[in-house]
Amino acid sequence: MMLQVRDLTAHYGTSQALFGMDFALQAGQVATLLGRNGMGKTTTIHAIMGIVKASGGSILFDGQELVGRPSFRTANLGIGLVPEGRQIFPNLTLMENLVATASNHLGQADPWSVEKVFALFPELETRVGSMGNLLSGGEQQMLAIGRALMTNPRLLILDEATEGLAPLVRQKIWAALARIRAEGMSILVVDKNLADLLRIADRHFIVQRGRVAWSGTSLELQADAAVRAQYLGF
Ligand SMILES: Nc1ncnc2c1ncn2[C@@H]1O[C@H](COP(=O)(O)OP(=O)(O)OP(=O)(O)O)[C@@H](O)[C@H]1O
Repeated sequence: MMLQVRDLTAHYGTSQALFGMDFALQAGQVATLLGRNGMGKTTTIHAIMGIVKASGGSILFDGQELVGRPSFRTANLGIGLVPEGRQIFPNLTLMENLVATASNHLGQADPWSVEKVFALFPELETRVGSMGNLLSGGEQQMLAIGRALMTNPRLLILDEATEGLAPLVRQKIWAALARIRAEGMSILVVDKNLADLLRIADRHFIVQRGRVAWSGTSLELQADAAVRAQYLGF
């Protein structure tokens, strides 16, 4: 297993948000965290990235414990985050955003470059000089993905991959993720567009009140209307 989350707990002050999250992601797979708002998906991602401190449990990435590790060291191990809300630097240009955090700590062969990102998202190339805050939502999300890829991760985590984007832009994002997945990237994704996720993902974990209430393949989730109605509301 590339990522193994075991009995993970997390608190905000005295309020508990994660109650023993358990899930695993195999190398080369796409997995989702699903569930209604406030169930703990973002908290789980933040615990993996070391943004939220875990209060218990274990997060193994290629056998290395992430709990207790500062965020930059987790990133250096090869986990790239595309955060909720994109977090594009507003006063930097598109190009500056792209290279600001670029790195290749693992010494990956054929690393990501600006050219490779533009091949994945051609629309970014025409906007290189534009300030981050003047980019459209779709451009910002493509840039956030490009920026994460420029850290040469082995696991890409996307929190709300296509939130607020038009259908055509969403399809471009999914097509790009399918391409990088075909090149061997492992992906953990949170999104609300179940139809798109059923197409792209191998495995789904439904989060309910800070723990995994159901897990299964796309075929199993597609076939189980009761589970979808109970946990996802559709
Ligand atoms: N900074 C915070 N301080 C206090 N409580 C928080 C904080 N962030 C999240 N929570 C609480 O933790 C629980 C899990 O929230 P989380 O954001 O992880 O859920 P989520 O499934 O990602 O939902 P969403 O899709 O709305 O982001 C919720 O009860 C939420 O109110």
